[in-house]
Amino acid sequence: MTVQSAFQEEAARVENVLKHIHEQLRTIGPRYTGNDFTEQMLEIQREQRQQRLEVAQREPYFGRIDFQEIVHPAPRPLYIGKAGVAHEKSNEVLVVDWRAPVASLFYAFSGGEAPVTYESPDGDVEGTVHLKRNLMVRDGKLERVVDSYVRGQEEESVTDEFLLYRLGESKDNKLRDIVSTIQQEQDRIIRTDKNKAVFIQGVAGSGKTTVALHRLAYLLYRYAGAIRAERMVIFAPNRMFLDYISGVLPELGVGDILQTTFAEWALEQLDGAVRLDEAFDPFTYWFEHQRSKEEMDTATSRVKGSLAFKALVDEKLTLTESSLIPVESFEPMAGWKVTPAMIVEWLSTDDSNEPYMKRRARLVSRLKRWLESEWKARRLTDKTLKTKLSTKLSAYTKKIPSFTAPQLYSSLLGEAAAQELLGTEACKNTIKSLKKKFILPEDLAPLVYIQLRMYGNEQPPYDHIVIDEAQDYSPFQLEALKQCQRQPSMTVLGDLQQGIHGYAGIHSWKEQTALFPEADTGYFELDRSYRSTMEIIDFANLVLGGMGDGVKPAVPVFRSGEAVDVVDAGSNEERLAGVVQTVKEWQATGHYRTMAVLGRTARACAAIAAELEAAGVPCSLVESKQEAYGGGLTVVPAYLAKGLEFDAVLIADADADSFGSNDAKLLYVACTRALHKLKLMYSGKLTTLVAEQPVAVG
Ligand SMILES: Nc1ncnc2c1ncn2[C@@H]1O[C@H](COP(=O)(O)OP(=O)(O)OP(=O)(O)O)[C@@H](O)[C@H]1O
Repeated sequence: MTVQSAFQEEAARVENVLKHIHEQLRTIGPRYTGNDFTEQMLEIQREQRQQRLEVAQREPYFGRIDFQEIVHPAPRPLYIGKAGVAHEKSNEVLVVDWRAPVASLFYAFSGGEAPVTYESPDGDVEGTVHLKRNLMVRDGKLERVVDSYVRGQEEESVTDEFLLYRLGESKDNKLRDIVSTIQQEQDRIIRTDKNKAVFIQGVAGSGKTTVALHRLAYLLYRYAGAIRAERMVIFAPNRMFLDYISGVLPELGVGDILQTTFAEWALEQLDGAVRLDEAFDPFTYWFEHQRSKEEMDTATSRVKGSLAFKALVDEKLTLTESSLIPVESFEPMAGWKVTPAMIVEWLSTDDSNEPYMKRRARLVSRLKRWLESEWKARRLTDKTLKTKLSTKLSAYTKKIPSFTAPQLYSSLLGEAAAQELLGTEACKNTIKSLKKKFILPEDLAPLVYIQLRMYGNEQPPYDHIVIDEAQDYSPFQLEALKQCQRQPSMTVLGDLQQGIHGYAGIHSWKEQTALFPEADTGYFELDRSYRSTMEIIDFANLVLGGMGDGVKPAVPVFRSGEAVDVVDAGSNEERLAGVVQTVKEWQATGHYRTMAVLGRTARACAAIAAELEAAGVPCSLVESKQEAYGGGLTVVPAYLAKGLEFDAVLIADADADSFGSNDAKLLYVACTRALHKLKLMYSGKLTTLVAEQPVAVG
């Protein structure tokens, strides 16, 4: 078949499938707004179907794979799309949902005539692939057909022309879905079983965030009925990042998933008992000045997040739990007696896994009921005596310890063991703040852990938890989150090379994977970087200078662009003028939809933004509490740009004072935000992280 006739055949099919989709949308029926429960349930299903059809209407499918099952005489074409569509009358499958088992062939197939298999609910299905084709449909019209494999034709390896085309596009202010170009190594992660804690170490731009979001969509499809979107949660570093990723799930037909930050979530669990101390901003403390590695490694925040500190908290909790059974009997009147042995007996019918405060509340009620039944049995009517007995009971139950999470935490910090681990001064300061109900971010994990262990969780357990930028999470934070699940079902993703919050996060994934049984843990590495050109990735790898952390350097996909520019801008004033000039030049090309000027500190960024504004170049200056990311031209401190990406990036202060020898990870983060264009400017001395590189410095 010629390329042209293949195109015509596919264009006709797109038209035909779209006709079916339009027809189904037309006949979907009117909205139900009544009170009948069954009708309401049907309405939810109708609404979901409508959403799926609307997605399919924009782009019915993007791929075709011709697969011949071993038991079939001929190959059968399968069209893969974001949402499955069946013929309204015959039920014939017109489009296969990308998450269906058979669709895994499309992603996993990498060429060759050898038999391939996919896992169906009834077991492995074997067969051969005859064609793998990418199709691009826009506004209902077929625009592009690219065959990456045709059986019998000699070019064996699947050249991903389609992927390169997609990566070459410029980006706007939202992360996008990648269903049409999911890569084999990403697909494997997406389709991993639900009941695992899946850890992903992925280099910058390897698609970790994107893969995690696709995995949620997959799990909801694969385990429909068993898991629910309302019982899933995504943890991201900040609100702006959540805004940036907010487009992906709706595009995949997924809604209602809680998206939050660890701090927001933990404060909610603590139900207003404490607030974050606004007077201390960790970003200002750690990033506005040069801080040594040693300072970060020994920071109190790191110790508070450690398993050694958790062990102290656990000891304290165990001790508290053991004091549920009083040592003395309760004998309000001669001959009326509850002994500790009776209490042990009462408690033995309780679930011992129930949180302490729930068991305590039940015991107190039981004692009250016992007293009432005693005075009923003895026909006691004297009100004064009754009050006296109740007062005695109150005095007795007061001896059964009762704490709020901040009280227990404060009591622990007053003890010698905690002071030895954290230092007396740090403990005293935290106790002092707790009195005013103020805490630091580092106190959230211990507090919320104590709260969940002592009081339990009012919410149903989460079906799945996603943690993005998990290299910045302490083991204690993960332990706190584990309290909210019956069995581990998590996707934990990050990059040790981007671990710029060394004062809080981990140094090795073992610190986190060790918290889960080996059989329930999956560990994956993603080495290929899809975001940036080869030139940018090669440059960024050199910035890291083989730092390692046990992580392999990023491997770029074969997408070549412009060389990275490193420019000595002269004086400080000339440098600021150079920033304005560069931005204007980039804007004039019309190539870039999103651009960013990155600076080392918030102060440096404010100066750059002022210079741009004064020159009549509007920009948005990002601050740490930013809620939304608007695209266009952004000025942002490098540490806040983590997770984001821009068509073109200008690092405006690449001098040795701004980026010292300890800042390799920070500069790496900054460089890897760029998709197509990267430029570094400096005045004075160039940072040694770049100066020692074998690259041309302009
Ligand atoms: N298979 C793919 N096909 C097309 N684009 C992809 C693919 N995988 C990743 N990308 C693109 O690469 C970019 C980086 O993806 P993403 O932000 O998910 O990576 P990340 O690993 O979380 O990055 P970082 O750690 O640097 O924040 C995005 O623009 C994403 O759309």
